[in-house]
Amino acid sequence: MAGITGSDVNAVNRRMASIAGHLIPDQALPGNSLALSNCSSGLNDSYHRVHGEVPTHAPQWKKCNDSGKEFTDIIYEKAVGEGIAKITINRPERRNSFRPQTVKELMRAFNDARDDNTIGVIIFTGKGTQAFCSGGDQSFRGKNGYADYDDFGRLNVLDLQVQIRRLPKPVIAMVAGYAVGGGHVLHMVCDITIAADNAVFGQTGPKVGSFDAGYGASIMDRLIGPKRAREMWFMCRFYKADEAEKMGLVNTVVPLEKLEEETVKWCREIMRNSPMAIRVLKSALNAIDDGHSGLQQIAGDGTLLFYGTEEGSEGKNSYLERRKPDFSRFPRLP
Ligand SMILES: CC(C)(COP(=O)(O)OP(=O)(O)OC[C@H]1O[C@@H](n2cnc3c(N)ncnc32)[C@H](O)[C@@H]1OP(=O)(O)O)[C@@H](O)C(=O)NCCC(=O)NCCSC(=O)c1cc(O)c2ccccc2c1O
Repeated sequence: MAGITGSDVNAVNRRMASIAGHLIPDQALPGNSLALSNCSSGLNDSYHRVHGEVPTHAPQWKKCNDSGKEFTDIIYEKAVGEGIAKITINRPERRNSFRPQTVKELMRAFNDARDDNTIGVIIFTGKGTQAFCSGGDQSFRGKNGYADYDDFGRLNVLDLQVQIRRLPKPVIAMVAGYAVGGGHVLHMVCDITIAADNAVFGQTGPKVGSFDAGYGASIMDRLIGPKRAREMWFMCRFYKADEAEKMGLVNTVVPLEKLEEETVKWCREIMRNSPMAIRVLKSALNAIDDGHSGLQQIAGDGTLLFYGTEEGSEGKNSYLERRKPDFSRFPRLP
């Protein structure tokens, strides 16, 4: 049997991209009025008519605020006409470690990107080239978690992890420099990780008196296997980008100066494909690991699709019209 060469695979990928581009409807969706900052990206419909190679031009980023207020710990942007949002932790002087305020802002931005129906994919990154995120800011750590203005502790990054897992759009971690401690867990809960060649990955918990025994342990076990996961957590070693790629922690490694270009390319490729198919696939890929919550997510997708059918509408209409529902015309499919 003839082997498939790299160029054959590329040709197939190009063909698939071209077919996907053709299938996406030309009509742009309106921006969702729930978006927190009136900062809808809008979808450029001519983009969806593009066939063949994914465009490589730099996106035009538009800054979003927090319902009129500036974010302090993050930067939130949308690429004009592309359906891509970018959320950046903006504490480079602390290696993009997070305090409770950072996590609160991240959650508001992720929520906005979820609710904005012009957005199809979200990039999550850290400001500068030295760190994606170095975990919880240890100077805010108290007896009951990380405390800031309210002066009581919390581990609200756990809510952010869940939010990223449940968000029905792909989240891509774009990692330059350190992704360590709670920052390493954050890249692991993202759907895809694109690493720069200067990226460094590792857990530090047992060194600094902490541990993430939730997603931090279970997803790592899934990604790199039980032996490697034990090594990473028990020894707190750091791993360079190329080792991380071999271990299955990241999808690809690119030169630092190409990091955003490559990440945007991946986003554009995803944006050519069916949003509903991607939504259901993300739920499905998380379902077993997320137990009942995973089932709830994929079951919700089932209900969402059912509401759009005539059969689903017959139930609602009969109730509103105060008559008995007539489901007799709907097939009992094999
Ligand atoms: C990330 C580093 C390896 C970088 O080293 P480098 O030499 O490049 O830089 P510096 O060490 O000089 O750092 C510059 C500057 O930033 C400050 N800084 C960096 N990281 C943090 C941090 N996490 N907290 C506070 N401050 C930080 C550093 O002090 C310097 O400040 P100066 O004033 O001196 O200029 C290296 O910095 C490093 O190892 N950092 C610590 C990494 C770490 O241990 N992170 C915390 C792990 S625990 C955690 O993240 C965590 C959070 C949660 O919310 C959880 C919730 C639930 C369960 C578990 C959780 C959890 O484990």
